[in-house]
Amino acid sequence: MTTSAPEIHRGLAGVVVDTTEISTVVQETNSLTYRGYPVQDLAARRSFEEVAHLLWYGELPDDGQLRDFHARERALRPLDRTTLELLTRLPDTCHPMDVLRTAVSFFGAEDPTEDDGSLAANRGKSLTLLAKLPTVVAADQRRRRGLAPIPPDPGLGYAENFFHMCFGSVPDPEVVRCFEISLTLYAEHSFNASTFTARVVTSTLSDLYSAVTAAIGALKGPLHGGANEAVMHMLNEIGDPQRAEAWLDEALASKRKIMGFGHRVYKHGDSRVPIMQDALDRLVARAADPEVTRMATLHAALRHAMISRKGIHPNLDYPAGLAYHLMGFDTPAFTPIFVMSRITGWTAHITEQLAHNALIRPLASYDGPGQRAVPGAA
Ligand SMILES: CC(=O)SCCNC(=O)CCNC(=O)[C@H](O)C(C)(C)COP(=O)(O)OP(=O)(O)OC[C@H]1O[C@@H](n2cnc3c(N)ncnc32)[C@H](O)[C@@H]1OP(=O)(O)O
Ligand SMILES: O=C([O-])CC(=O)C(=O)O
Repeated sequence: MTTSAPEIHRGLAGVVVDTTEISTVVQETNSLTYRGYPVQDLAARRSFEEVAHLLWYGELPDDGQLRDFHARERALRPLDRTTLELLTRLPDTCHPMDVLRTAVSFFGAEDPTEDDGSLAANRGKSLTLLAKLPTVVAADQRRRRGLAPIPPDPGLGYAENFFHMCFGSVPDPEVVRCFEISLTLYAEHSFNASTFTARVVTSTLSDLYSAVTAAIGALKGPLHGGANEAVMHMLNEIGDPQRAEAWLDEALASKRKIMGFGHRVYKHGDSRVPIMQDALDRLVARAADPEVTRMATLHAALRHAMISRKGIHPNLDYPAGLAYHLMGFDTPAFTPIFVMSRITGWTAHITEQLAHNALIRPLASYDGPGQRAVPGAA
């Protein structure tokens, strides 16, 4: 009797591992919905705070709920002195994602209720992280520029306050709007690698901070969230729009992955890209600056070349990377900004995993050496 070899799904490609009520990506129709609402409508009509509420509680907030959400989030933004000191002790040679990962781990170590996995406790922790992560990201970017941190302003919304803490001023509403759109688009994307990481950690009944710390590690990689930074490095490497095609041909010939292109789920283009590209185009038009126009021309030239050579379309990281650059953020802060948004999706999934938990533990097909004797063993 022969036993058939198990079917292997490397990278879990195509494997459906559980159900979720939070979002769905339908590649055939190129659509993405959060709790049933199309993401493009949420990006056009709702604030990021409303989207966070929707992801966590399943419904958009009414006026009273939104007021309460704002009040609680704004009150939680400041960092205590111990955290600020910890941040300044980290070497500025480390990546800002390391700083964020360390900060979340530290928040967990400091929280006496770290191991309380009740829904109420986890909702409180999720809001705390949402509120404090931008303060960490902004303080870290300023430290690397040799500047003191700017405390949060409770009179400002989430997106505006982040600009204030980074630069000491809030840009015009068009720029803030573009940033807020990126936060909404980045907030949630079903069982992507970092969210799945958070769910794996949660499935062992570990705590929320541990799950988020692990998710930050997964997001950092250039095949996932780290791609938004890699896009900027790549554009800088190419430099001249005239070089885009030749650079691409050489890169493809040497089997390089072109950053910001391709997607495990979408094979005909990422549903979020048209919305983000529109917002980016508005930023470019508003700047009316030859250097910005050059970058935008290069960005478009590489996109056209990649689609015509390989039929591979950009993912959200492609327009978001350049947009963050034009907003004035330092390139290493791009993936941390992604975290400030995705914390909503991660924590919604942690809550969902706990509500219907099953330990995540797949099988492997062994193809190592057959059983053999340890030298010297009887
Ligand atoms: C927010 C996000 O996380 S979105 C993703 C961000 N990541 C990136 O932009 C990194 C660049 N992209 C990639 O590496 C990939 O497209 C991934 C990892 C995102 C998805 O990859 P997978 O679903 O595993 O597809 P896979 O890597 O097997 O690609 C299938 C084929 O397309 C090619 N391909 C896919 N993406 C790219 C790319 N960006 N550059 C060059 N070739 C690519 C692969 O080389 C492969 O070709 P082959 O069949 O001839 O070997
Ligand atoms: O879904 C994925 O695999 C990656 C992605 O686009 C995201 O996490 O936003």
